[in-house]
Amino acid sequence: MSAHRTEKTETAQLPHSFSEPVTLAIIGGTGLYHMASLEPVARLTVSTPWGFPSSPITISRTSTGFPIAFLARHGLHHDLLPTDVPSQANIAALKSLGVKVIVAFSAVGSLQEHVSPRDFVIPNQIIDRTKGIRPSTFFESGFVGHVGFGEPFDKKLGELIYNTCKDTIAPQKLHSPATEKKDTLLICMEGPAFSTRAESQLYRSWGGTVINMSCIPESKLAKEAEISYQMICMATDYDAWNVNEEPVTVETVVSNLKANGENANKLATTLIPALEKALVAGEIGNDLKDTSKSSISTNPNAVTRQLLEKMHFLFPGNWPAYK
Ligand SMILES: CSC[C@H]1O[C@H](OP(=O)(O)O)[C@H](O)[C@@H]1O
Ligand SMILES: Nc1ncnc2[nH]cnc12
Repeated sequence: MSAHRTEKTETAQLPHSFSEPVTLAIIGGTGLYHMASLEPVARLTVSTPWGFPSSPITISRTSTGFPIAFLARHGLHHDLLPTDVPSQANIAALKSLGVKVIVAFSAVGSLQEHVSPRDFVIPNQIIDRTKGIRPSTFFESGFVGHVGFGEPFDKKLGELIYNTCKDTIAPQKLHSPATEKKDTLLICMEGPAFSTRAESQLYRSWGGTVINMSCIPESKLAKEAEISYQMICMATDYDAWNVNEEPVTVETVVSNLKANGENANKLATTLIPALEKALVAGEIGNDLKDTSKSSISTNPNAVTRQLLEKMHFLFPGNWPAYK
């Protein structure tokens, strides 16, 4: 895929550890395998109770020294199917570094005429059309919890991203609840094959704005891990709903990927300082604190040592003493 580029420092020996907390992370999707504006200072291989993440996590610093983590969702060489992305490990690994805010990029199909390929969409709602075959929770039998998912994205973070993006992106190319005056609805399908025309038309009848294969379970796991999460969608195609056009193929997607990757990198140069400022001021990243704790149904005294150990990876010191 032409969008694959190597980091300047890829061959250089980078430290495999980083001792400071990293509060901001970017997850790159299709066509975004590193952030061109960021120079890595460390490359971490993080082992979690849910396995290894999709890729090593690179840590970079802004001009003020603020650290940022970057993770490639499908691996550095895009060798993971959407179904096989190890989202539990990805989110758990970022959480273990201290991450409080994740901005996730995704290549999406447009379900609306006015959302053109190469436009940006900030979604605020999701309909889950995955097939229940992806591990989608940190909870399990023996340690049962139910977090709220009514607002799958962090509203404050979404608004901050919108307010920053609107100064860099032409108004007609940026779509958010503020511009649409209604929900911006992201449909998440299983894949890897794209939708049929009938499915695509069904999603339009539901009010779908865009479609991808990757916001579930990533967004759900971020919520369980108490991490503020917002996806930034970059349209690459018109999916399959338009009877006057050929349904989406990977060729269509790829033809817009390079531009989208470049646009995402451009956007990041203004977005990252804004996120840094808001994080340092404590304005974002704290709203979900302790929400998981209060979502537990299982009697704490009945939880086994093994399960508590897993939970302590996500929330060190936050759970009751071992049985
Ligand atoms: C190559 S087109 C389908 C692929 O693109 C999107 O990936 P991502 O969300 O990681 O940018 C979509 O979700 C599919 O996985
Ligand atoms: N049409 C589409 N459907 C699902 N995921 C996509 N990613 C990019 N285009 C897509």
